[in-house]
Amino acid sequence: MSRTPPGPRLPTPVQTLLFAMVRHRWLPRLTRRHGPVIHLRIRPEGDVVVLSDLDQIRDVFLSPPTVFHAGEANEVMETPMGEHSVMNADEDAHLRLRRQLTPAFRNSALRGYQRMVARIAVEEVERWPTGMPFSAMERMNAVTLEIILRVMFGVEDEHRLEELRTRLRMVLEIDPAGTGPWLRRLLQRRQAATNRPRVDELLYAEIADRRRADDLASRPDMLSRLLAAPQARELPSDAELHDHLLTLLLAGHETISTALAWSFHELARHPAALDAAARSAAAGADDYLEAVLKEVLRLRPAIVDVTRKLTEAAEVGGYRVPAGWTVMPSILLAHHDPASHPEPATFQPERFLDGGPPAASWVPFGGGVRRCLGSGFALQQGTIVLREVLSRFRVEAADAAPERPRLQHLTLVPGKGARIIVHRLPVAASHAAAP
Ligand code: HEM
Repeated sequence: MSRTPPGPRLPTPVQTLLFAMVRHRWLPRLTRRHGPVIHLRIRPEGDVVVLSDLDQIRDVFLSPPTVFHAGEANEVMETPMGEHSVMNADEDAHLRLRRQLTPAFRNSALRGYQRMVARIAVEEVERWPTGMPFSAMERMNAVTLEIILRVMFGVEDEHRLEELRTRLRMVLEIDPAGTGPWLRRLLQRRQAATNRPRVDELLYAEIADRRRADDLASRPDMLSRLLAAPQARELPSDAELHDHLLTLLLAGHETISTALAWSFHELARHPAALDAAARSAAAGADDYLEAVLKEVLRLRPAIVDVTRKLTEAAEVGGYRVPAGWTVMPSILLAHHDPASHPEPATFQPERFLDGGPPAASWVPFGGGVRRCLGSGFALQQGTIVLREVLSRFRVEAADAAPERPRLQHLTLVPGKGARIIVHRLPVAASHAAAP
């Protein structure tokens, strides 16, 4: 067995820069040249083995979490999410924190959030300007932040929620991977650091109030779900609960807003798909809308790769990889494999109708014991927002040329913010899908 996978011979700082700024363009080129397993040297990770083959990626997802540490590999997220974040934990601690979070993501809990999500989506899209260009990314950021805030806290102290909303925007606009221009990064970090203590205070105040409530079982919000029905279940401490809230706010906001922005970008450029989606929205049928989201998450995965740090040497992709190295399944590369997804560069929601491609070939939410906890909520929320927009508006592209993807944090965002123009549909169509 060969010891080290092939890879570029560039100096570490150059590899680090290429990886941070343009890995969505650089890695496909490296794969064509070196094959499906590539060795990189980048900071702060060190030696990294990037995988693009779906079988090898599945093997990593199913490998023992005692050897493949995701929490250790996610260390960079510790400052924003907190030391008790499920993202930063491994092994027993990870399973314990994940168990604490599960009640907020059961199907019964998701059903409880539906109405709230639809109401917020309607309030937001009813304010959209018609007949003039705007950034779908900006609007989607606003709507998904509002959704996660309201779904998390329910309708509580409006005054506190308003302050939390304003300050959280400053705290959430951080760049843990450090990929933005340095001045913006510096300003964002200062803004985040200044606002963080007050955000912490507000979150602890909300937690204290909620612990005193005696009607948790009947409340549909996430925080109540995390605290309700404790039979045989260990409840999170205040510090754990605080970090759970920050983790969910961070993990559950930009990812889905990016997927929605790309959805509008693609639909505006594919008239047949737009017609099918609009018909689906008007009929209140979700299949096609969900297929749009799934295809967008395939074509432009919101998180382009995931990481695992090896606690001991392991066989990965046919190589003996030493302890301390990072293994990085590339979701982006795997989703562009023509063997699993013919014509991978084209937008075809139909792939996901009638059963769609094998589940193992679609991994936007990662896998194994670390698979995204919010995947069901993300798809539900995305489908509702698409339905509320497309049952009210005809969407068109503001610019003729498709937007190039740009890396922002771990997310591949539309280069110009997915600029669209919307035109209001006749009333009959718009009422068909009202909540
Ligand atoms: C389109 C939207 C989303 C995408 C593409 C996405 C993707 C991902 C990915 C790739 C991971 C890492 C999985 C791994 O390492 O194997 C992850 C983890 C996670 N996500 Fe999501 N996510 C989305 C939305 C959400 C939402 C809405 C929430 C919650 C409100 C959420 C909560 C989490 C949590 C808590 C984890 C950590 C799981 C663990 O470490 O055990 N995500 N997500």
